[in-house]
Amino acid sequence: MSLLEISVLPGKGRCYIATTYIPVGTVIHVSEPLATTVSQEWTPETCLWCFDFAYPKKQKIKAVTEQDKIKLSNEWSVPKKNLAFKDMLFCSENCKLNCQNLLKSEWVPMLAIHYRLDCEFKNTCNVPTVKGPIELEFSKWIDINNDEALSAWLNNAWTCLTEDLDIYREVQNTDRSMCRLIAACILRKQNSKDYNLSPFQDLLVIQNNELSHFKTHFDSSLYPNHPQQLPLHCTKEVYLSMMPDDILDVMALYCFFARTLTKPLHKVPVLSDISHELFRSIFFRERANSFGLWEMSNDEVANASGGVSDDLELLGFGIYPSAVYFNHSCDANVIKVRDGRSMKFISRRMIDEGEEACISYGSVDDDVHNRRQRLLEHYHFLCQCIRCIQEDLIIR
Ligand SMILES: C[S@@+](CC[C@H](N)C(=O)[O-])C[C@H]1O[C@@H](n2cnc3c(N)ncnc32)[C@H](O)[C@@H]1O
Repeated sequence: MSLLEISVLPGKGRCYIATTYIPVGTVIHVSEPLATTVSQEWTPETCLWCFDFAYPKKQKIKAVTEQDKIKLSNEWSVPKKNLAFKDMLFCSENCKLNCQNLLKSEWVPMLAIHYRLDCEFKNTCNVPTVKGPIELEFSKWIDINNDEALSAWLNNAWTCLTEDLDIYREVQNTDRSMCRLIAACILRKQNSKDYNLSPFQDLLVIQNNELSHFKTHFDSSLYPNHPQQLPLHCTKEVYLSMMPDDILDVMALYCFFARTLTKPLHKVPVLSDISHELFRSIFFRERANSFGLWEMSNDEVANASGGVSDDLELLGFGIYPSAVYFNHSCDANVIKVRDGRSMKFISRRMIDEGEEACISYGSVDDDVHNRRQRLLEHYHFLCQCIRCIQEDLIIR
């Protein structure tokens, strides 16, 4: 019997509730990732499969053997010396085999994605965009709190602004890791008929944070007579002028992603069907829903705080569909501990039948005001955990 069931709580959405009394120290859930990515800065030191960390050494097992290189070089018409795959390393042959077994027919397309991203990363440039209100009369406006209207507006804006894939911004190392994660999800979608485990559909049940993301970054003072409103029929120039920088960065990332993975490059396979709708549906689910994969510590104290402390490195991140129902609490009754690429959730005190099982989304050492502020900025929600509600009542 599962120790948890999905329920819904007012003000918090879906959540995990204990189906029975759970003693302290119980492993209440183990989650496997739909896709993971290694942080670019830790690529030679981190195992692509189990996230073993070998700093200051490199991981030893290469993703492609000399024989594989000869084959790929012939198939892709790329000189063998260019097929280094320096960032794709494993700690053991076993991890490499596990990775290939999971990916099956996605393994070679995944190599192509890494190769393409590495080639294009060297060629990126930075073009600023113009911002500010446009002196035009608009006849119709929509309310940004009308989710349906805002969704349609954003969809039109994305189509209009990204149709030529010509928004350019500086692409960072973190963007490269994100591109690999999104591409891995798209490959899963394309090949999902091959899998019984973690099909792409699981990703779509995760809360999509696109609208809350837009609302957080939108400058509602741009048209003072129409606060919290957007003009309905926009030109490219208008969309561009009012799009928050943070969203333009995502659009630029999409343009980079689509250009890089679809353009002709010798005979290197392309990633097909990359619409902005699909990219966004993954990007804005990953935001605030993926889990960081941190360096493991043997230190018991670090484990008690969820395996995270200041001197440990963020080695990568992953999407864990079955774990996204854990809401946040500033007094969490569950900790998460990484076990290779799996996430284990362990009760840190006893949990009553019917009680919500919550983890902590980061540090909870601050006062209620600062804690809530941090969660609003990073996760776009006002924390409604019992501790915040009680502390907020005291200071009022
Ligand atoms: C990882 S999801 C958790 C599952 C989510 N409730 C759902 O329905 O999909 C994180 C989201 O849950 C909600 N949430 C989580 N913890 C919360 C809390 N303490 N107070 C209010 N909302 C919370 C927020 O909307 C947040 O963006």
